[in-house]
Amino acid sequence: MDERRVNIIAAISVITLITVIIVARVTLKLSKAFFLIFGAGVAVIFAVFGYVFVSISYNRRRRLFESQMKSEGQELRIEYSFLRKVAGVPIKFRYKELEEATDGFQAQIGKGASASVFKGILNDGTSVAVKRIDAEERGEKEFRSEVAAIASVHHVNLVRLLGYCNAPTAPRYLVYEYVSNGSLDCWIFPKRVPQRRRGGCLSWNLRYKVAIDVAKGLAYLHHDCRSRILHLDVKPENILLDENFRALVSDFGLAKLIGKDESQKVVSAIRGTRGYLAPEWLLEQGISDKTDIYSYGMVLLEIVGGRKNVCSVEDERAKSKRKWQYFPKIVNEKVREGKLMEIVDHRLLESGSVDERQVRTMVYVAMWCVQEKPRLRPSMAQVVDMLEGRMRVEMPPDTRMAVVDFLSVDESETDSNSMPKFDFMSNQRTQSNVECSSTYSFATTVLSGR
Ligand SMILES: Nc1ncnc2c1ncn2[C@@H]1O[C@H](COP(=O)(O)OP(=O)(O)OP(=O)(O)O)[C@@H](O)[C@H]1O
Repeated sequence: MDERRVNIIAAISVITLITVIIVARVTLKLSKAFFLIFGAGVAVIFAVFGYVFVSISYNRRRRLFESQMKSEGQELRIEYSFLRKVAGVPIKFRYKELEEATDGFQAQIGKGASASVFKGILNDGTSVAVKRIDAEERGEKEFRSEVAAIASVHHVNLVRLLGYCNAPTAPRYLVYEYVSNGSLDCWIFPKRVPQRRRGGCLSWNLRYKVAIDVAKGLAYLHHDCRSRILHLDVKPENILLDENFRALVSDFGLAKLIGKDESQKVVSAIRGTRGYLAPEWLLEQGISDKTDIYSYGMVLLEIVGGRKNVCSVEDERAKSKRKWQYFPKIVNEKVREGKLMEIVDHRLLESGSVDERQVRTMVYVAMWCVQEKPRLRPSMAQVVDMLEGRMRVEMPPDTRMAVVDFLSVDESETDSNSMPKFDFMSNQRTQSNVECSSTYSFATTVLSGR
């Protein structure tokens, strides 16, 4: 019972007893009965006082103990979140905190196939990107793999996960450091949407730096982490640029952790983005770090050309028709002809600040990375060495590109944002794969080197 109530009840009881004694004195005079009532009344008054005294001192001690516990708990909580912050361990946010930070999820800064991203500011002033996992069927799996993969990694070229929120009643959220210049696609591909907020034409120097940054981020994932981490969705949309145009690899939704000694291929369902998928993955021959290297090579080609690798162009023979063009194949031809500058983004050539030697290095590295036979591709550490000039880059061998060719016969859109993501298990071959079964068997032969 609370202290105020005890005091009121005690006071009422005492007043009642005193009144009873006074009434008894008046009506019973100094009779035996009066003395009996008087004695009992005084005893009860003492008992009430005793009870009040004990309960007050008990309540005081309890309050003191509670306030001590509270302040110790608060101190512990502060220390705990400080230690987590220092150690870079992601914090668990409450849904309310994220709602406040994003002002009710008002400012959407990005949208991918499985998530929407909102800008927010935390209580301590940190700018964050709050990623809401929308795809329910893939949400849990992506959420877990993203947290597991990125929680343990710290590198200047990997986006930092600050925390997460997985309240049972709300969607799942991931909280990242905010990267102010958006994704690389907005800076290398010509603007399709004029009102797009961020973006422009990235200079050659910065493109070369971005290529090195991404290679360093991936090299760290492949070589320097406790378990090898495969990103498996390397593409311009997943490369973010900070205020100094330093590149950060993001979106670990498809990432896979494999043992360090698992140098051999691992079997995994195909789930990357069309146009960046390595042939061995498409042919269900398993994945390895070389799968990321292939996607990275594809990104390098897009950085050099300022265009998508797969796109539809006007057919010169029938103007009303459009045909599919596969940029890596064009690059392969230009490499053989020694006409590398012809594949460089025209906007860069117009500004005249392109280093021809660097173009050769970047294109050669890219063509090594997109070799169909995974064993011919360099490691990510070698890519860094080649781009930074510590390792000589030989002319890449001719490549038939037999597997990727059949991607371009698909009649769907080729904008990678609208490009559907593959998500089928190994025994569920898609229509286009079935149609291309002859290409399939030919490609399998090419890959296995028979
Ligand atoms: N930390 C960040 N800072 C700024 N913008 C971000 C950040 N993270 C994501 N974005 C923006 O949101 C977009 C979508 O994010 P993300 O690629 O992580 O979503 P997704 O649904 O996982 O995409 P995907 O289609 O690859 O599955 C990015 O292309 C980028 O423009």
